[in-house]
Amino acid sequence: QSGSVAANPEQYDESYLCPVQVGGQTLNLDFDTGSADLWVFSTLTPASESTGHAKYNPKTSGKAKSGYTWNISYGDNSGASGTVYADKVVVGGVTATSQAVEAATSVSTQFMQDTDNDGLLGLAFSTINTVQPQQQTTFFDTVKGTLAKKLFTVDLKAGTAGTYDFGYIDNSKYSGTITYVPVKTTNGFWEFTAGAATANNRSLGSVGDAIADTGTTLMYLPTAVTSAYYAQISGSTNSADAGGYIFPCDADVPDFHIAIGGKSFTVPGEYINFTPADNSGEQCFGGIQPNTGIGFTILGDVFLKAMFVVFDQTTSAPRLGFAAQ
Ligand SMILES: O=C(CCCl)NNC1=[NH+]CCN1
Repeated sequence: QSGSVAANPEQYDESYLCPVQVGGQTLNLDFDTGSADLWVFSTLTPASESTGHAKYNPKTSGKAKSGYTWNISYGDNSGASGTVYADKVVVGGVTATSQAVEAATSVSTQFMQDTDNDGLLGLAFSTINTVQPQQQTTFFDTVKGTLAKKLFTVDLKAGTAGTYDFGYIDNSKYSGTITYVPVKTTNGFWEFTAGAATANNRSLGSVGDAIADTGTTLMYLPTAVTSAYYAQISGSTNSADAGGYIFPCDADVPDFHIAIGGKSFTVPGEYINFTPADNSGEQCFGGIQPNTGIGFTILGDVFLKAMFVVFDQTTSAPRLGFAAQ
């Protein structure tokens, strides 16, 4: 089988939500290549934490996995926990007849407050799924064997709907050729080695080991690369108050170029002029921030929405394919 689902941006492209049928109920989920749990707001989530969210009701067709629990925390210190059911999950027409659906009994404030978001669908490697006593497979791993090709593609866009495709590569969605690089799976992420970064034809240094993460909004880069980038923007400053680098909203924000697999890819400066940093709209928050304290360099949505990316498990050596949109 194969299929395609829309990835609808929230305000400022903070995250992208995709309609998914869970036990016949449609929920809007954040597809996250940086984690491996499919969890949903549910009728088991306290009303005080789930107002405004669509909720999965396991009573309809869910089969309780008795004694199974899950508890996840993300790079941004958000998190959730709960119990586990098996139910039918359909994404863009691709059907998992029995998928582990993790029903939330508790969610952190970030999730409680984002009422567009009804849960997450993890697309990292199942080795980091948090279900106990028995780890469960991601939606992709559950259906992989039934897909025309064991791959999915990610085509996020700036300020408009993109797509996640499962089982095929739509050649109309990218320009030029797809450049493939090997993936290191030991941490459970789609982790690869990126190369030299430049802006305004100046070297910013090498980005190095990085993860392709649709569940993270911004790009979190090595501090040396980040500070060299903002040295090119007059008036920029790393503000503890704002929580990162900000600059005047009318600044000239340079394109960011990064080498991957020997090819150069461009993130337009306008994607890096990310959001107003305060209510005056005078200072803007940067789409590139330092990776301090995260433990990984993360190429999140600001990067991904300039690219067409193939998450490929067609062979025993997973790989990532990058093309310009
Ligand atoms: O947790 C991470 C970073 C892994 Cl190093 N990405 N995925 C995600 N989902 C919700 C917030 N962030």
